[in-house]
Amino acid sequence: MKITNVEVKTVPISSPIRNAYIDFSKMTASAIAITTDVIRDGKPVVGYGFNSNGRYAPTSLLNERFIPRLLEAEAKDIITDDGTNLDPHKIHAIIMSNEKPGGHGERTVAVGVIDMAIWDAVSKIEGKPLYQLLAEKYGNGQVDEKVYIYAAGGYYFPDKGLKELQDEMKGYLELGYKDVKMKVGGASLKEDLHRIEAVLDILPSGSGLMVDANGRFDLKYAIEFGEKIKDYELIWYEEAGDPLDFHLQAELSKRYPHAIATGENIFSLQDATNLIRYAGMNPEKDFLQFDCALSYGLVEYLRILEMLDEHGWSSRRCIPHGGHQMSLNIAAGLALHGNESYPGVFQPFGGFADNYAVEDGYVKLPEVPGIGFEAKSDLYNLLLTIGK
Ligand SMILES: O=C([O-])CC(=O)C(=O)O
Ligand SMILES: [Mg+2]
Repeated sequence: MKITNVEVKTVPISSPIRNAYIDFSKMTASAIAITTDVIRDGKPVVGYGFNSNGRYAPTSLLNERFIPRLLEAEAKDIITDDGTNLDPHKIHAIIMSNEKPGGHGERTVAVGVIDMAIWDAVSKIEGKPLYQLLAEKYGNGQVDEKVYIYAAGGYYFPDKGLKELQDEMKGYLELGYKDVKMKVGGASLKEDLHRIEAVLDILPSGSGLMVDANGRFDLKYAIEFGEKIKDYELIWYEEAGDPLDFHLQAELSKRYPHAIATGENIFSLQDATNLIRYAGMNPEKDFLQFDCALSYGLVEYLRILEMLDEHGWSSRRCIPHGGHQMSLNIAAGLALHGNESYPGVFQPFGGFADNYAVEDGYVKLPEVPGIGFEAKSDLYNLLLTIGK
């Protein structure tokens, strides 16, 4: 078997929203289609992939380095030993050839785009949903029938007041979400505390709130903010400081008594290992948000899960950033805690299969081969335009 064609294009995922660090008005993603010569249902199998929000489209890196390496590889170097399928691990090694360690930069995003499309193709060739394949091959054989998801929103938005923020959160509850997340760090301390209280005021008992500072705070402010919010008993306090400031994280962990979450801007196994070693994260209560679609893909994510296991962390402490179907499959197949969801933003890449409503904070996955893009019509329609 072989890869017969690869097409990539840059598409907008812009939204007029702002977190504490960036606005998303010019955000883009790369979308890729990798065609094979394997025929299923009378048509060649095509694997699709894209990058997660927060980093811009790495299309030029894909075109200049990673796609040429894939297309120039000898067939035996990218397929399984029995020749029946693509091998994501071999492909990872091929496309990462002649790349020095460390630094990482935006190449982690480019590799994540290819990796997603390869896993989509691999599971389509096997004729199974990706979550099923993952549970059988890398997990304990058991699929989680439904996955915990929470609604991530509460962005800063021009002219958005407390009432609009409350209405937004009420809307998520009406959609079936139980827990909600909001941005902090993009306003004064006083204003953020009012915003948090406004949301807590409308949450029914049994629902919880997370706050996300997107890395905005220095150590002093991170601790002060933690002090102010600790009595709210939030589900977690996310990315207080710079994602690579492990000292800040460790100092905050000593003082903030509840759960902390971080990891969406940790892009490699080595950085994840350093986080676990040096940032004072607690495997009993904290959450890890590595997003494979930004960080060298699922091949790297599997290595991260192995590293976590060696350090006494359960996969159940992982709840990936990004709100996409790839991580939803990983959550269902590899026993993660759950997945993020962004109702209404980052469309059409955010969100899950059509006709699968959120119920009491959980969502089910469709029984279609691959990642399930074909079951999300707005996304699938966009993916069909790649190369056109
Ligand atoms: O606003 C963003 O960059 C997204 C984010 O942090 C999240 O989903 O946790
Ligand atoms: Mg975040």
